[in-house]
Formats: sequence, structure tokens, C-alpha cells
Amino acid sequence: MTTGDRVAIDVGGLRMRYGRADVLHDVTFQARHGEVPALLGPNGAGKTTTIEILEGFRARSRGRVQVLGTDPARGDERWRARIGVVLQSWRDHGRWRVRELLAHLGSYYARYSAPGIPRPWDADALIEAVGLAPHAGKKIKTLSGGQRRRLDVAIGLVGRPELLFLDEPTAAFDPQARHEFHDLVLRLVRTGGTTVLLTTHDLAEAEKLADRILVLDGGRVIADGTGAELARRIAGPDEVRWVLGGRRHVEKTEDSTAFARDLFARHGAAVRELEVRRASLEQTYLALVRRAEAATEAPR
Ligand SMILES: Nc1ncnc2c1ncn2[C@@H]1O[C@H](COP(=O)(O)OP(=O)(O)OP(=O)(O)O)[C@@H](O)[C@H]1O
Repeated sequence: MTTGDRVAIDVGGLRMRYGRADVLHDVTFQARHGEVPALLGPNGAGKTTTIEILEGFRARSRGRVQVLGTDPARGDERWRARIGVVLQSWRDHGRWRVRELLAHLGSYYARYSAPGIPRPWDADALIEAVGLAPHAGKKIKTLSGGQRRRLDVAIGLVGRPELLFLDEPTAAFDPQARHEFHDLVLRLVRTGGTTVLLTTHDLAEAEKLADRILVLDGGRVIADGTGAELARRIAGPDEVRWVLGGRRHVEKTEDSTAFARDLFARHGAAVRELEVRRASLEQTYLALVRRAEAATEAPR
């Protein structure tokens, strides 16, 4: 079994009830190490509740949950040190300076270094990685909203987590900060093999970062697959267009990669203007949610 096959998150039959309201019904999914699943869904779908249960911050009502091989309800300090959480916003310690706070929080992780995973992340290198270098010596209360958000991300990363929870990480980022943050997450995944569970309402962000999409609606998983798989389920086959010998061609296909491979094998460089069209994640998501809501509202 390779590292990529190992399961980082295993959730089965998860239920959550707040008082008399059931907000998660039988949620089941898995994520492998190094995978980036995005949990999407309308407001109130249960994304934050699910993430908080996985982080060990909220006790579930029923079901099986294993995160890095441990039930989060029983996770000890060693388990917690392997997990990074980017909270909504770090409001405490306003008088601390950025470098000082990260070095202080990082010192907690030193005893949890593992072979190949030196902990913590060096404060200056981390500050550079999240784009806070010009602000390293500033007091936290003087940072702008977007700069604080970068600090939130740095706090989530300081222990070099094997699994990172990002709950709407780039809300309040300017476009450049968002772009840099995406590059940072992709680097962490590619070079460090970090598993990232993302929730976001930004479908372009999900499309860029996630290799798997889970859609939660009304506390139920209504879709689980790659963006391409879900698009095909909703909008049908991909459409491949190309020009050959001055003539335009259009074909529908279930497997556009194999189709294109075959096309080039047969015609080589004579193939021009190749284009693969499929529903965007936004179109797919909206169609899935509309469909689920129509099914709930349909008279029995
Ligand atoms: N502490 C709580 N007590 C009672 N009900 C709660 C509590 N926290 C959340 N809920 C309810 O549980 C449901 C799921 O909420 P949750 O915050 O998990 O949704 P979400 O998908 O993260 O939404 P959003 O996109 O708005 O952040 C909602 O109906 C919410 O009102």
C-alpha cells in the first residue's frame, strides 16, 4: 500500500443532533493521505459541524469517525500536534508581535517532531511563506483584516500538520493574497504530502485546490467525486471540438482524455484548436443543490 492509499479521514454513518434538530444524517466519506477534498454546500448544510467533529472540538451524536487513525473524541496531545486548524479569526494576543506569537506557539510543537517532520516550522520561514514578512515585527492589533487572516493561516501551519482543516480560509483575502495562499496550499500538498480538508463558498477556489468534491446539503452528502465526474453526472458527456483539414468537428465523449489521445495518435500535428468543454464546477454545484432541494420539496 502506498502513502497515497492510506486513509487520513474515515467517516461512517455520522449523525449530529442539536437539541431536537438533526443537522447531520448518516454522513459517510473517506479521504486518503495527500488528498484535498472540498466540502461544499449551502449555508447551514452542516460543513462547519462536520469539520468541528473531525477536529475533536464537537462531540458527535452517533457514527464512526477516525482522523489519522484516531477517534477525535479521544485524541491526545500527540494526535492534536499532527493536525492544523485555521480558525475563523485570531482575536487574542493583540499586543503580541507576529514573529513573537508564532515562535511562542511553535515551541509547543518541538516535542512532537517525527522522522522527516521537524516541528515547528521556523517562524521566519513561515512568515515568509504566508506573505507576512513586512509585518513580522508588528503588533497583531495593528494588522489589517487580510493580514490577520494570513496570520490565522500561519498559526494553523506552525506545527507542520499532516492534516490541515481550512474552513473558508480566504474569506477577506484580496485577490493577490488569495492567489498566493492557493500557491502555498498547493505547495504544501505537492511537497509535504499534507492532507487538506477545505470548506469554501468560492467555487473557483474549490476548482483550483481540490481533487475531490463533496457536496453536503441538509446534512446529507448529495455528491462525492472529482469535478469532472460530477460535471458528467449532471451535464452529460464532455464535448470535444477540434479542427482538422480546415473542417470543424464536435463529438460528445465520456472520456475526453482517451478521445484526445486517440485523435492525436491518428492525426498528429494536423489536429488544431482542440477544446474540451464540460460544465463548470459552479454550474454542476448549482444543478446538484437545485436537484436535491426539489427532491426534498416534492410532495410524497
Ligand atoms: N451550536 C449549535 N446549536 C444548535 N444548532 C446549531 C449549532 N451550530 C450549528 N447549528 C445548526 O446546524 C446546522 C448546520 O450548521 P453549520 O454551521 O454546520 O453549517 P455550515 O454548512 O457550516 O453553514 P455556513 O455555510 O453558513 O457556514 C444549521 O442549521 C445551524 O443552524
